[in-house]
Amino acid sequence: MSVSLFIDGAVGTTGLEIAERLGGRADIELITLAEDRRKDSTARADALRGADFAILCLPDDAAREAAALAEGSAVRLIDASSAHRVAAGWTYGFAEMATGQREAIAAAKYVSNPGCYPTGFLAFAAPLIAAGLLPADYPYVVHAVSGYSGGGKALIARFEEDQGIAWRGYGFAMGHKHVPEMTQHAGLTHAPVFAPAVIPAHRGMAVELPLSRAADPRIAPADEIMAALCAHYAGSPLVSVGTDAPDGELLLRQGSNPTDRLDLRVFTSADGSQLRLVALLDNLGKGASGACVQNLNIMAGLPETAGLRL
Ligand SMILES: NC(=O)C1=CN([C@@H]2O[C@H](COP(=O)(O)OP(=O)(O)OC[C@H]3O[C@@H](n4cnc5c(N)ncnc54)[C@H](OP(=O)(O)O)[C@@H]3O)[C@@H](O)[C@H]2O)C=CC1
Ligand SMILES: CC(=O)N[C@@H](CCC(=O)OP(=O)(O)O)C(=O)O
Repeated sequence: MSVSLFIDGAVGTTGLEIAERLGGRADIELITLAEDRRKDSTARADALRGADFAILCLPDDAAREAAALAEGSAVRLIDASSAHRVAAGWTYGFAEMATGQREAIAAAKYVSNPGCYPTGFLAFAAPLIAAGLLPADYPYVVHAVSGYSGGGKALIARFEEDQGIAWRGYGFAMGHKHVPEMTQHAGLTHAPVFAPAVIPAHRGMAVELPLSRAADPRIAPADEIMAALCAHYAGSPLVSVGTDAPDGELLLRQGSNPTDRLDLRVFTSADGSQLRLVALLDNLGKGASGACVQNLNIMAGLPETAGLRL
């Protein structure tokens, strides 16, 4: 028995990676639109409304339009964009984030995939704040670097045309679209200060949360944080927790293979007064397409990691 799936935005960066992960699966029947009809609202509405599932790999406005086109039909949606991540009626598609989240996704009609940067931040902040090991009102700062495929076709073209860019800082108006979901799903009192940047690698991402126990003793010691994270992610096929940095460094490599893993690392100073929590992931993997496929598997009652790159 198979389920039918329409990918709206199938020839974009995330859409293509989803199709790659689904290739050859007998349990998924892909509905496709010809090149000259893929932006036609009538064709998209028919495809959306006729499918069991649809994954929206679109800019935010087009994702909102797709959700409206699907309204009243039986199709269950997974939205890769940031249009619905804090919207009422949508379930946040990060199965490992909190107890009960996987079950909520399995039962949901509308699932919003997390942003790539929030996946790294929330992997630490959500369970640790829920457990009382980090305070909700700490002035969190989130540093992050992303491969340029995180910006879709437009940023890929820019970095491929201008090979001289070594670092691109952005988000200096502090209004990055990922801040609301980080704030809401971690249960923060104050929005975090978010400092993203892009590096000249196609894919890959590091998200870092620096913490000062000297400034706020409510932050739990590193061994308690490690124990809590190990317990929270025990048995997860996608998330690892550790304290290792081979040769004292963590590397993102040019030309690395796609992965749907999320690797969490906890570091502390010798006196225990400072911590650095670092998440490593593939922006197109657990940060986007891999997470979409994981959510589809959960919603359709299929093996959760089918098609994923472990
Ligand atoms: N890239 C990443 O790492 C991540 C992306 N996302 C999100 O996923 C979504 C898709 O991103 P991404 O794949 O990178 O973006 P791309 O720009 O690579 O692809 C978007 C696709 O949507 C198509 N499109 C645009 N408007 C419409 C429309 N009205 N109807 C049908 N198709 C349309 C585009 O067409 P055309 O080819 O003609 O331009 C393009 O193929 C975005 O919301 C993004 O923020 C989320 C997490 C990570
Ligand atoms: C490098 C880069 O430009 N990244 C994108 C985010 C990619 C992503 O996660 O997309 P969503 O916003 O849909 O979550 C950005 O910062 O806007």
